[in-house]
Amino acid sequence: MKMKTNWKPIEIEGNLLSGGLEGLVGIEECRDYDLNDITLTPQNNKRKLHLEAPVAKKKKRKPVKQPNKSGKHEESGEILTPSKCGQTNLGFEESSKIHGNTVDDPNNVEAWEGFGIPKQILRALSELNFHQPTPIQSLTFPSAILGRCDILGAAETGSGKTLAFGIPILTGILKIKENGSSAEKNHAASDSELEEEDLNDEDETGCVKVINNVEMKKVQHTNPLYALILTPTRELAMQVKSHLDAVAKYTGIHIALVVGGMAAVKQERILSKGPEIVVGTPGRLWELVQNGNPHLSKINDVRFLAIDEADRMLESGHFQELQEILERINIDGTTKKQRQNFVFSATLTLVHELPAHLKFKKSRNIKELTAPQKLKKIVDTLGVTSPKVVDISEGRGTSSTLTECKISCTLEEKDYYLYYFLKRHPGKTIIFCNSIGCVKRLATLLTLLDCHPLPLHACMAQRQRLKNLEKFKETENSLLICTDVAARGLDIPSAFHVLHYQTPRTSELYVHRSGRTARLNQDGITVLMVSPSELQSYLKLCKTLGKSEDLPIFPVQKNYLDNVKQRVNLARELDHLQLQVQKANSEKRWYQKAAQDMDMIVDEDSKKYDNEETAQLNKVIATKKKQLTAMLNKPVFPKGFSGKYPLGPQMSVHDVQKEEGAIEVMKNAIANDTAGGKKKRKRVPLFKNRKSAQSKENLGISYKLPENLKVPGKKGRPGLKKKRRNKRK
Ligand SMILES: Nc1ncnc2c1ncn2[C@@H]1O[C@H](COP(=O)(O)OP(=O)(O)OP(=O)(O)O)[C@@H](O)[C@H]1O
Repeated sequence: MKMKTNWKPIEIEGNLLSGGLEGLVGIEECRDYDLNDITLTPQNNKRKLHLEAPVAKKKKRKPVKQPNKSGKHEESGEILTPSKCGQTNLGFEESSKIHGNTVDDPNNVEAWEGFGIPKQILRALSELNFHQPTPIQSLTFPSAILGRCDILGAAETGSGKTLAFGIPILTGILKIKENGSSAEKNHAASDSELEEEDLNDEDETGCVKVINNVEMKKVQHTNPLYALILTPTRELAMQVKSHLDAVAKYTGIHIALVVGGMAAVKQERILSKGPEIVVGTPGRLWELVQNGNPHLSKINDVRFLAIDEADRMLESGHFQELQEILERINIDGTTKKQRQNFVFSATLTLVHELPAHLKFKKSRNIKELTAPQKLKKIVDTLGVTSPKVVDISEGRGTSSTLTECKISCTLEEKDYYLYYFLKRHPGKTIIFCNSIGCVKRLATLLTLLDCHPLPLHACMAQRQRLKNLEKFKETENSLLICTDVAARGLDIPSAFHVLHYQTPRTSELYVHRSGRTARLNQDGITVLMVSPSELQSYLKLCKTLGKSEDLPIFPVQKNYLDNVKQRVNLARELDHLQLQVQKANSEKRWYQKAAQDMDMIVDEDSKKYDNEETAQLNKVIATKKKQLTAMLNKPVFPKGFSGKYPLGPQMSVHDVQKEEGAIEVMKNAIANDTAGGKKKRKRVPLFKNRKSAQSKENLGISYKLPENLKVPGKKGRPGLKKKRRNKRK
């Protein structure tokens, strides 16, 4: 009988772990089994205890047959572009057919052949209905799989970068196993032990689990760790694992997840099974390495290293643990040479102009990096030599199917426009904020307005973070309010709208936030809410992203904003009152506790006064809540609301009334502008005499911004001089 059970670690008091049972590292109990459901068999009646496995002795692996000494193809350091390298064979004898890799079910996988992808992977791709590689994949595979080159890859968000490095890694591991050094043969043998243990795990229904330490020793000792994949956030690591699991389905390759915010004991148990690939965030991974985890002690020997969202991961001052990991895996020159590295991001080659105040302080020795210099910095940090650069990001990073626009309004009006958008254009929507405080405030406000928002930020418990993300994915027309913790990498199908409630702090963040929609050539819209105080950041962003014109304005029917304002204002008032009550209650608790601690008696009159005050506030809250509920029960847009927007010459009234979706509304507005309709809105050029910022010397490599492109810096900020003068006076 197979049964899924939920095992939880038990806290052990006293010296049971240190004394008594040698090798015991933990005990887990099963919390959710149904006794009526269990038929006891000798197998599921088994009780297991976690026994510590000894640290595996470091064993030098026998060299595996490689194309050349370093295990990599000679031809590297070249930039691949679509014209230079499509689905070409780089002269290698290998191909899926030569390897005998004809797929059992050739259904729709011909386009994947010729790259040397093994049949087990092709079978999974066929099942996933991935009919052909995406451009970044077909440009990466020849050099990565056939040439075994290190890859620096940049392509727009949602273009399939995960599999662009995932498939070469899985293929590489299968090849190493196939070439079969004796160590790998042992590994294959222990694989069956692993699978057996997996099955046993599922069958366990006892209350305490004992892991056989002899088995564990064997597995840890023999199973190599082939690949390490690092991501900046936990959610992204989970997603990468699940994407790779789907493709590795028939390979027998095991992938483990090592991220913070989850029980380390459980992760150690999974690692004890000797997975070939570990996907994780640098913090927890380094913690386990430092704690002497036996499987992770092999990271020095990994044959594949992938760093997703690499520009963020390698930013100086961030992810100190990543630097430690890199130092550790680069210690041994031979293994470093054998390792194949993958560095990917949508904004890998995005460069910034120095802010005006730094530009003129030459003494500081701060220089503006060009795209090749930025890549070189990454390459040096990683210790990679002559990688292939596959850059099809075109200096933008965002998808060509993304519709970009903005709403200009005051800070005060942002809530009105936000609520208007959500009500007027239902659809799966992500709202990005710059701070946790802003996420919390909006979550409360939109809950009061019955929009059912799901918050996501770094100060939430990991379980709740995952729960909210899962709920957002599964529910139709759901709403996620998050900080930039969700900006990079998350793949949420049918998320159509991205709203930047606050202008993002960097252009990279704008690209990644916006990239949560319009994935894999689907339609999507990104709306930037810009208040006057954010104008400077907005201009900088446009400049870095090579936008010469102002973003088009998202059409809003302003005459219906009154209704919206009434609701939002009432909800704000309620929020304010609720906060007052909360504050009063917590002050009261603090005061009572302090009095108790000091053996003081609180005056009854003051107690009574406090209670009356709170009761009064609660009464007002109840009345306001009723008012708001009554308001929310009526439609926001009154009868006869046509949803009409200015018409273009080719559009009929019928067309406009039909199209309520935000993307269509915006597309029509843009078409209307460019077609020169009656009510043509002017698109303002942002910068004077601006040349195309996207002109590049090499595709995706050099982005030269014109000299005369000036964003108002401190000097140019209107009113600043005046203020200073006044101050001096
Ligand atoms: N060849 C393919 N055919 C169809 N779908 C694919 C293919 N490759 C990847 N996908 C799917 O495309 C989606 C986007 O892929 P992925 O998340 O790897 O994009 P990405 O480029 O890494 O995005 P980001 O820059 O936002 O991290 C995923 O759902 C993935 O499963």
